[in-house]
Amino acid sequence: MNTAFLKMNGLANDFVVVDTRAGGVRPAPEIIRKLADRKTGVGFDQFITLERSPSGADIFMRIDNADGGEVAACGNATRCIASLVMAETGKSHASIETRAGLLLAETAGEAISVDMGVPKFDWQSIPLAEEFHDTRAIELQIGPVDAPVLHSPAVVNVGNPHAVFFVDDVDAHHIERFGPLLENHPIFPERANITVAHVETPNRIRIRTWERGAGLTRACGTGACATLVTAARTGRSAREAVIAMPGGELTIRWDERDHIWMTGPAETEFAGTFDPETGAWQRAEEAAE
Ligand SMILES: N[C@@H](CCC[C@H](N)C(=O)O)C(=O)O
Repeated sequence: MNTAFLKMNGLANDFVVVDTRAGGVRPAPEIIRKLADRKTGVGFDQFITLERSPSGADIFMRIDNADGGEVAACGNATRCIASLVMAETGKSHASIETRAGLLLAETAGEAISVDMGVPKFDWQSIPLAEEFHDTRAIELQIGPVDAPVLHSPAVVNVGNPHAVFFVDDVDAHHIERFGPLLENHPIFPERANITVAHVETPNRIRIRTWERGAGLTRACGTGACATLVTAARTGRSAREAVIAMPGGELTIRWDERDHIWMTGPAETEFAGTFDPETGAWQRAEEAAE
């Protein structure tokens, strides 16, 4: 039997969303990969499965990358799912359980704010393969030894592992070329999301992110959170800044309780169905704005 899905996006970082509470099925990884294909499938960065929350939150959100691998966190998808839950309950807040913990969301005018939790900076939590006391700049470089193209990233776990390289011009770096090498570098035993960031002013940072398991995406919510906390921690930015990405902007704030707040939009594109055995899919009607 076919499974119904919604196509959604947060700043053009896009998702297929399936609700198992309504009988939807999370397919096998090879079908997720097939559906993710932008030429022959629906085309998306992450596959989101909604389940009943075992702990009594409004919903449990499961996240699979386009490569079919399950991960714990996705900032842009969290806002999308919060918007669905709020539409369902008629409330202006939502609780979303994930493998990275319970996330609380609320409306912020037309946008949605999510408390993304507390960043972890210790090397075991990121995780790194070897001990680093100072994770504000770890010994890692790419390119010639005496003239590295990129070096000394700040690393952090914001529900998922991130390395942030601070540079002078984010467009001058071939992230599509070095992204795969860094994502799979042995220093990251669970692989990592890779961001290049340019601090334009203390309140505005431009970034591009190569996502683990999804490649270059138009925006990465957790990448934006990782950038703000590492920039603030190293004295490069204030604790609140606009993070500009190819797909649009998020406002990220690191509050006095050590929690990271992410504020931005969520959008529904269209509805469709797919066969979880074969990956054959079709579009239903354009979703109403
Ligand atoms: N697009 C996401 C992050 C999705 C997961 C990531 N690729 C990982 O493997 O950790 C976001 O908006 O945060």
